[in-house]
Amino acid sequence: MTSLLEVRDLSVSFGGVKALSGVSFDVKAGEIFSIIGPNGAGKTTIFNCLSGLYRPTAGAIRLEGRDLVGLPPKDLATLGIARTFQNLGLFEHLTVMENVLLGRHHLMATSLLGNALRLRSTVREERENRARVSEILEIFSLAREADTPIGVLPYGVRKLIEIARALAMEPKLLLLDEPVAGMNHEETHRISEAILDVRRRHGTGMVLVEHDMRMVMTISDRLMAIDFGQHVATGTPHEIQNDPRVIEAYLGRAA
Ligand SMILES: Nc1ncnc2c1ncn2[C@@H]1O[C@H](COP(=O)(O)OP(=O)(O)OP(=O)(O)O)[C@@H](O)[C@H]1O
Repeated sequence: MTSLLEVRDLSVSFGGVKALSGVSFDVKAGEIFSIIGPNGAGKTTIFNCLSGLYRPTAGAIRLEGRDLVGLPPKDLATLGIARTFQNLGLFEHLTVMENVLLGRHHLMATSLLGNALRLRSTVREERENRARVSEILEIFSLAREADTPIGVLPYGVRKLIEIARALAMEPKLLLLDEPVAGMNHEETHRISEAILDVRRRHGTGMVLVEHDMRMVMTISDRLMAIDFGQHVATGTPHEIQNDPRVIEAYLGRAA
């Protein structure tokens, strides 16, 4: 089976600093794949390459066999890569429904003129988009908050909404950047369940960067550990937890 995502020998340098040196990994369709490593290991740099914010110095990135290197973020979004950010990028004065609808922006065909004239096709499209978003809000148990402005909701709920918005793009691959940073135990559990539910219902492949080891070990199918921009090990949570190289490079030092 071909991989959903193939990353080969990815290298990134900033001036003299080698942020990544020849990192390779695959993500299969419907797989939850996590990248772990100490601060400064290169995790965010990988995400920034995958979402088109950085151009790698060398290496290949392929989605379903198609080369992505050099494409701008908006083209990557159209091809099926969505991401969340460590810092929320939501519109505080808009409602939950409106924020998540914005995630579908690139899927909407109607023009501004169509909107102004309230054409029948525009009205139908809007109804369909709202129905899709309602389904997504259902997965995240957010249906009751659909008409609530984001600004009044707690941080943990906003984080869920950000994931819902990325999912509204109907991506093939969802990149989740520290989805449970700053969350309490209950919120972490809610987000973990939502992520697993998304995979169950939509079969979306996901790449996760997260420092919460318990969460990562619970929901990942496989993980890759990196250190100083280099690959350390890839395997199941059980394999990674018991790999002496990982314990040495990461877990031993993280405490
Ligand atoms: N835009 C940049 N310019 C210069 N150096 C950078 C840039 N982005 C990252 N780096 C360097 O690349 C290395 C990897 O950083 P990166 O942010 O990818 O690590 P990380 O694993 O995501 O860390 P954290 O867990 O703290 O978020 C670090 O040495 C960092 O200082």
